[in-house]
Amino acid sequence: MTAFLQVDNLCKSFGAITVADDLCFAVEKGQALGVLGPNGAGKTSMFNLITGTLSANSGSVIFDGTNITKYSAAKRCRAGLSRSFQVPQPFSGMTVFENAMIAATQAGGMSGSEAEAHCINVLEQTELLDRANIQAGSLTLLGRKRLELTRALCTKPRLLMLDEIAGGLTEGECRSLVQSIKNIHASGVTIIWIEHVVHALLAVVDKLMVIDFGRKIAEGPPRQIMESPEVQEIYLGIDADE
Ligand SMILES: Nc1ncnc2c1ncn2[C@@H]1O[C@H](COP(=O)(O)OP(=O)(O)OP(=O)(O)O)[C@@H](O)[C@H]1O
Repeated sequence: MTAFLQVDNLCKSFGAITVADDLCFAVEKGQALGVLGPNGAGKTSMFNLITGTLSANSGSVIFDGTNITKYSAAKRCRAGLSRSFQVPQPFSGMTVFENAMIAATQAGGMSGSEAEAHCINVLEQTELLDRANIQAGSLTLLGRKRLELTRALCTKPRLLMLDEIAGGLTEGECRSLVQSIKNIHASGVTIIWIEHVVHALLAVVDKLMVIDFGRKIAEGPPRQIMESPEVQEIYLGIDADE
């Protein structure tokens, strides 16, 4: 039986730069997988390959039993895959609610009162309901991160992919965002979360994967992975022989 998300032998290069090197991993339904790796390891490219904004040289992506490798990004989103972007990309001149509605209608395929009710629910969940009518461009960084989360959730994802959503936040802001992500996970959404803020990731995920040069170098229980000498050397810069 295949996993909820099954990535098999994914390969992608940009000339001499390899961003996915025979990448294989699986995510089970309800799991929260954390992804670590140095800058330029290929983490965002991996999201692009899974969500379809980048096409693979070879390999396959199976989601909920369907081979979606040839699907467009829009079709993958309709199938239940959604992601946030490392750099928040709201429609700055529109309100928070309008941003949510665009995600729900254009990407999520909802309309009318169904879309409105869903957006209100999501904005409540992401703690932005009290700012629904302000311009997205006037939000703080935490607000823009919350709006990224909102826009991803408004498409009704079954697999939510978060790309460095905690980056640049203060400790307090990070804690509050982590609580929201925990609540989303507890509501049944499967998560893959790329993050450099390791303590935030460890507060949520039940499995960790480390990639470097597009290749999976470790995968397993978070504490065990963090303690492995290879990961400490490659990710944290600590020499395994020291
Ligand atoms: N479209 C592209 N064309 C050429 N090179 C690219 C392209 N997209 C990404 N790269 C390169 O591929 C490598 C991996 O980039 P990617 O953004 O996937 O890394 P990352 O692990 O997400 O890094 P970070 O942690 O800094 O966000 C980098 O060297 C990047 O410059």
